[in-house]
Amino acid sequence: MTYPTQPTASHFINGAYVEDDTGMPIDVIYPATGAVIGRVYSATPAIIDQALRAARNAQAAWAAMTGTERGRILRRAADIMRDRNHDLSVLETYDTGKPYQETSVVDATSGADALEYFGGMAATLTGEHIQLGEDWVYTRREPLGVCVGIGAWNYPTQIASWKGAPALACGNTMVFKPSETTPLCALKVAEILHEAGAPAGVYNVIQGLGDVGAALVADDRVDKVSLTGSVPTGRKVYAAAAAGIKHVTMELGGKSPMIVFDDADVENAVSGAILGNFYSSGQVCSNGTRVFVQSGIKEAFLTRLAERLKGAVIGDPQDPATSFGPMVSERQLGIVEGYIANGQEEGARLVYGGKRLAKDGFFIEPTVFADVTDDMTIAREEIFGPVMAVFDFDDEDEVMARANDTEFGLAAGVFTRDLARAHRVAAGFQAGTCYINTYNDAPVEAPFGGSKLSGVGRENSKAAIAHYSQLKSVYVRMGDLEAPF
Ligand SMILES: NC(=O)C1=CN([C@@H]2O[C@H](COP(=O)(O)OP(=O)(O)OC[C@H]3O[C@@H](n4cnc5c(N)ncnc54)[C@H](O)[C@@H]3O)[C@@H](O)[C@H]2O)C=CC1
Repeated sequence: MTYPTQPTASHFINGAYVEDDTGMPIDVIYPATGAVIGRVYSATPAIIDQALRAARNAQAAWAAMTGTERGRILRRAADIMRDRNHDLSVLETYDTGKPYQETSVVDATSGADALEYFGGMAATLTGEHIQLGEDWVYTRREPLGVCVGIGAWNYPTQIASWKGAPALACGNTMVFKPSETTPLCALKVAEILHEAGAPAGVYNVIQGLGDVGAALVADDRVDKVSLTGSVPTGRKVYAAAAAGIKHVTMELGGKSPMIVFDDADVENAVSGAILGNFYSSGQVCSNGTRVFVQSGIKEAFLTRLAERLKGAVIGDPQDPATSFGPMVSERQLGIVEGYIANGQEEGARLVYGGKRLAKDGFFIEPTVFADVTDDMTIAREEIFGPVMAVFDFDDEDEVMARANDTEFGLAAGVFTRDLARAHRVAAGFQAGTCYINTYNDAPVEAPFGGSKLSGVGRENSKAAIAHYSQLKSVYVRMGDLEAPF
């Protein structure tokens, strides 16, 4: 491993780094240069077994600790994560190519928020008392057992923490498999949790591609699977989990609408469109990639957007001045280039960007298409890159029907100064996470997740507890028990 902050081995199992170089090698590529900066090895069946055994063996004792004790460990981990924010952010930037300007304020920060929030909540998890005349029922909130987390490559530290924190708070243990494209940062989450006092086996990380994920999902020792990934992968994982009647959380893709009404503040709407399309070079699941702009504000919006985009600083993502980095991989870059070519072929008007940069690494310009129509491929499919599609519209009913005319339902946003309309539009959106005069905020206190094909379950907030625990009802009879014979 080249960089000092990198983990020392491929897997973290039972409280320690573990290497098994008989697994398939996975090169770690720095997206800003294309250079190989490290190598991990895919988990062999023996490693998968070791991780699941460790998680299974550790679970009962972890669940037997009080919520206060478990929570203290999570909150300590949050503190360590914040103390090491710089190093973790540098590593996240190597892993993903996202600019340090972003990683230093979003990734480990958001991971620490989740650890702190669910750490604080661990001691408050209780059942309830239900009086039935003399008799009564009480409920116990119990863990599910062993949870598997499977991550996408856009937010490695955040995803590992958003899944791990509520799982552990509820008394589950976890085996987490990061995306093969970004294998490094989840190992740091495991390392920090154990340094903070998590007993061996409570949080394990193993590497691998889809086959390793599939082996974890199919294993009888696993009680719950939480996936962040694409819809096609979600379908496979959901189906495999169904075979074992396992609990699932699915955080999948999107093609979210953002509606800008004539009366919106242009500057704020442009900010929303930039945050909702170009942050993390557009590799954000909840991005508002279908921007519907009412005719009266269209020219002002496009002019200001083009001016603001000229201010993007594209380059070395480790330089704190850089505000726009490369795509995560050559493959993802190729996918984005394909969609841009497709947009031009289908008649959308390219108003900004569109070209790969003539430099090492996987850089492509922030790209804007105008005059996009609802049937174009770039209007229907998730691109997962910095490609904004701008549509025209005239009235509210029309735009609501068009905004909801998608198989996805992850997020949606509206920009307007008319408060009644803002809330009416938010209520009408078929999406799990909606924004009024802002876009892409994801605080740990608020539920996050999708409807329709974008997923099931919610991450973050009190709502996540329901997805990482189960209720047991205990009926208590106070008197004699009668029976028919
Ligand atoms: N809703 C949300 O919270 C988020 C959703 N995403 C979505 O993730 C996608 C991009 O991430 P990718 O890594 O390309 O997604 P992907 O679906 O290709 O892979 C996701 C993960 O699933 C694993 N996997 C693949 N096949 C599997 C199988 N058969 N069984 C078990 N695991 C398997 C992969 O190794 C990876 O770790 C986009 O569609 C994006 O919208 C990304 C971030 C957040």
